[in-house]
Amino acid sequence: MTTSFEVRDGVADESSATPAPALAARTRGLRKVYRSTVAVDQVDLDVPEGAVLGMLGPNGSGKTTTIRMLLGLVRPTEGEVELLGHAMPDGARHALPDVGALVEGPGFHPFLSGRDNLHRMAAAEPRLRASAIEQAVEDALERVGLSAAAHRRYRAYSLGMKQRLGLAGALLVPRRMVVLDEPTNGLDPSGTREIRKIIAELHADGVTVVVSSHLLAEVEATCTHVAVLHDGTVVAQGGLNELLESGSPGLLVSTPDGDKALDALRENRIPARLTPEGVRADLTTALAPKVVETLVHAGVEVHEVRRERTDLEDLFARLTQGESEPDGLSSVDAGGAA
Ligand SMILES: Nc1ncnc2c1ncn2[C@@H]1O[C@H](COP(=O)(O)OP(=O)(O)OP(=O)(O)O)[C@@H](O)[C@H]1O
Repeated sequence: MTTSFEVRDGVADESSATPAPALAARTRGLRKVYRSTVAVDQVDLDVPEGAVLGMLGPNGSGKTTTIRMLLGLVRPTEGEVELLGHAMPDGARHALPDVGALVEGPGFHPFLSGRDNLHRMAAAEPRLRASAIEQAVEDALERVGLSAAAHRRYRAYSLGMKQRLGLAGALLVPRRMVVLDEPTNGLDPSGTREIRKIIAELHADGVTVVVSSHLLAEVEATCTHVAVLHDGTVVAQGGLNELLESGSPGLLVSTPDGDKALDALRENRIPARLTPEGVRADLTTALAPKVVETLVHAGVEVHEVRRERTDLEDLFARLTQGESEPDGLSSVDAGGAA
């Protein structure tokens, strides 16, 4: 599961022999300038193969521009993009047949029905035989819950139905990677749940998913990895669990000897308090191994030790509201939990 992570200032330093994961996509030094607007700046993004990477960021932080550069829809001002091993945008012809994408303005025809629009898209899929198109279209419509409305003209679709049709287009053929820009935009709660289910199915099939979202709870529920963007730069990226654990400098110790543990820690100048989950030792002044050593030395029975997690909302607020960065986030690497 965990490959490695490291937290700055020596608060913790853990690693395993697991090699770095293969990357489905990576960018280096990516920059996009529109006239006087720097939309994306110095973005080094790693998307591990098989990950569900949530791209989070406030409005205008550069998520869509980054996604468009990943897909070769926008040419970077500077920097490199590699998608499924191909340099973009020049390698688009080789990479894109394996990539399903839901991006704004997929160019559906307003006077054609949803089904006919999908037929047009399917006809342009290089990996789809003509004889397989009919079935592929019906399967994709079914998967996104649009079969009943498939005969209606696109221009009569609600925003949520347009999103579903775009998603159906991304899922017309099996993909190695699926990129979804704000897929739950305009969807009602049941539509949002369906998207979550589809993402989970893609993940179970080993497909790499990149999904941008404003919905932190969605990202926390569906993603294995997160990249947080702010003002066009990546301010944190890595495995979701590692990010949430490293954002909170607390160690939770489960023990039947709570008072004894508190005494031992405080005698050693490690701030600690009792919580419903156990004894919480503060890690801003002490390393995790030092806490454990202190407890064991004092004869405290320790049942379990784990890092306290922050929630994604707190982490996001700290990273994107101009407060100082919590210890370690910038040095968390992308090889986190699967
Ligand atoms: N085609 C364009 N021409 C000029 N400026 C652009 C263009 N596309 C994006 N920008 C600017 O680049 C910045 C980043 O925009 P981008 O759409 O990538 O952000 P975002 O994180 O996807 O935002 P949102 O969450 O609102 O969709 C913004 O300041 C935006 O106004």
